[in-house]
Amino acid sequence: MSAREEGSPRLARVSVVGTGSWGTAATGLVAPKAEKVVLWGRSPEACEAINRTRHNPRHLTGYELARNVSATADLAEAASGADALVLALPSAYLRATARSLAPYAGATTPVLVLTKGVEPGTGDLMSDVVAEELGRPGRVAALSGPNHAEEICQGSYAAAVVASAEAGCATFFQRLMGSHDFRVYASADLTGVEVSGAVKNVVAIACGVAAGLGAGDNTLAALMTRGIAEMSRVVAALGGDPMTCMGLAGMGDLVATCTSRHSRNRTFGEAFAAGESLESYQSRTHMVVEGAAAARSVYELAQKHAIEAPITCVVHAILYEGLPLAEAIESLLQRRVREEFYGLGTNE
Ligand SMILES: NC(=O)C1=CN([C@@H]2O[C@H](COP(=O)(O)OP(=O)(O)OC[C@H]3O[C@@H](n4cnc5c(N)ncnc54)[C@H](OP(=O)(O)O)[C@@H]3O)[C@@H](O)[C@H]2O)C=CC1
Ligand SMILES: O=C(CO)COP(=O)(O)O
Repeated sequence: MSAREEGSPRLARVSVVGTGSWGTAATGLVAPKAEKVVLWGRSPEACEAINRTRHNPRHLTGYELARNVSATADLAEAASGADALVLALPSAYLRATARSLAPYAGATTPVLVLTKGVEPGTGDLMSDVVAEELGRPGRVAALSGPNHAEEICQGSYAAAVVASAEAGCATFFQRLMGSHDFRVYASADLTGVEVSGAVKNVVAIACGVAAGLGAGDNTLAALMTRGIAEMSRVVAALGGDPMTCMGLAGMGDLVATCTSRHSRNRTFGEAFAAGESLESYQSRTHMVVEGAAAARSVYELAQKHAIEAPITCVVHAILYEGLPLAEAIESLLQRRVREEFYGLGTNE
């Protein structure tokens, strides 16, 4: 254990909920800080295989789980007695799983949300969803940043930000998740951190589509930069701090996701440009494209709060309204050219 890790809490039992890529990689971050890590997955067969082989049979199959990690498909067994809960589920399953978890989660147990998204229909942030289901919003934090699971489990240096309405909760998870190799910064701007994580996935789909259609680096850089401007408007309209968009959850994750070969959002965009549907991509890869869900929820927020969100509107239109790609591009190019940072309260 490094000097940085020595000051960290050593907990008896931490539960990681979700055996997808991020839940699997997150066990490696938590394992040095806990006597026992219990990983919950929906599939009893996958959990049995994890316990027998110490490898997840579906996600990051080459990654060897730490010796103190065990898996179970029983939520009661996973959550009971946990000193901390780490939720790494796709946004579509977060509320239902948190609801099922509620009877077993301790009333004051700190909860960290790794899910990136905004709930369609309610517009709730992922931390709101969890707080509604488990209670005590102050013990809920969200971690976000440029953190492709494939690289995290290789120990590649990375950084993230953890945000909570209560500073003590952010600090608790900063120390639980952070290490010499994984630098975790703290923030009080839960809205900014979570909204940034949702919007960047939508922009990554746009970049993937553009790349799939042959766009060059200039085009992709323009999309990313206008994506941050759009992200900032959404964050500001929802009461967050636009400066957060310049940080790890904003620019950091936007760049990683829009450019990485590991990104499902970016590669889905490329596949979509080549004619593949969302359903086909997700069932072929067994992975979630959160930007497709976020295109709905961020679009709804933009309508509700009258936020200009042209990239989100175009991604929504090509995914759900059948807008041809050529028309989508044209609709972005024909927009009025304005002040660079309009909509942020300084130069409307
Ligand atoms: N992957 C990454 O690098 C990162 C992901 N995230 C975020 O983490 C969250 C989880 O994504 P990730 O770990 O990548 O997931 P993956 O895309 O790797 O896997 C999808 C997960 O969804 C589960 N699942 C599918 N259908 C259901 C269902 N009906 N009920 C419950 N679970 C279901 C799958 O279970 P099964 O394994 O049994 O098929 C699997 O665990 C997302 O919000 C993502 O944006 C954040 C940072 C990094
Ligand atoms: O959020 C992520 C990396 O930080 C993962 O992005 P993708 O879901 O696009 O793979």
